[in-house]
Amino acid sequence: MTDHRLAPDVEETAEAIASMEIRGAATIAAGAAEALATQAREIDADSPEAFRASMRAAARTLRETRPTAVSLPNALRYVLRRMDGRSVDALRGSVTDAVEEFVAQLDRAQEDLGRVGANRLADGDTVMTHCHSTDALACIEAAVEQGKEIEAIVKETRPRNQGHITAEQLREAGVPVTLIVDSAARRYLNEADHVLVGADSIAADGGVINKIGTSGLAVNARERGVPIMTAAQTIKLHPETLTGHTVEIETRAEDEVIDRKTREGIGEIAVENPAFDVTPPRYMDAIVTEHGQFPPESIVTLMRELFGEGAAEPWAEP
Ligand SMILES: O=P(O)(O)OC[C@H]1O[C@H](OP(=O)(O)O)[C@H](O)[C@@H]1O
Repeated sequence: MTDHRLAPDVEETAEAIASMEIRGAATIAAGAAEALATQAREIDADSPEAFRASMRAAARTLRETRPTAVSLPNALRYVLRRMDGRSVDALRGSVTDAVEEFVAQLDRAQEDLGRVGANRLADGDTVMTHCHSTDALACIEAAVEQGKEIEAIVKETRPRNQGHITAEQLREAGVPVTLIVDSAARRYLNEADHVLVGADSIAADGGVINKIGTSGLAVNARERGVPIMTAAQTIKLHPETLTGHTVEIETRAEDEVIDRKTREGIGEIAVENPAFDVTPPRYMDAIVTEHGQFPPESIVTLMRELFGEGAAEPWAEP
């Protein structure tokens, strides 16, 4: 009998990622990996084939939660590729070991890239941020640890206002914060020494897929002559773009943009809510990873080195 029932925690994690209770590409990757470990620990499989099929079912459910952050499928691939053994116990152990290794790697990568990004920041810099990116914040926190005085201009980032999380976390790190509405970004670029954003996916051509509004900010930064960098650990590299695939841009519920009552007061209108956009490499100065910084156009060399085996979907078979 193949047990495809998902552990309750796996269902809960999938719902939490879909609803953005668990959000941020790195956090989503860690959450999905931990959910696979839970599934491995809790399923009652009566054969190695049943165990493997159940793990693939859990991975499929997790994969369907959000389409844009490639850290999610990269996390699932990392774990399922390391699922190995002739018995259910051996398979179970290989999954929990792989998850432990993966999550430890995420933490190390974020610390390492933070130091690389911090080296691009100077004492006294004012940094403009967009959305909430733990990879980006790792750079500012590392700069503060290096003894640099950093101030932040934080874009609120409609419609979910993840900038409020950034504002709170930077204040807690002792960084003076000025919160602005997104529309004021160009005005406050006059006071910014650096723009720092995160990424949900990095394409082979160096395109940065990140929270909606990133591309407009990058164009304005380029026009104003303000350096802009993306902080993105390599789990954000999108291997499918090596073979020409484009990255799916998630569109989210219209009521994130405008509540139903306000919308009814306006009358019959259309509402669009794309969650991400694509910044072409010409508008980005550097992609900062745990392996160092790269001009966007050369990130493909790192992508081939790390993801040369391609982007199979081990969860696809039933
Ligand atoms: O992995 P870290 O750097 O934390 O976040 C990377 C990106 O993920 C977030 O997306 P969402 O808020 O989950 O839609 C933002 O776009 C952020 O820049």
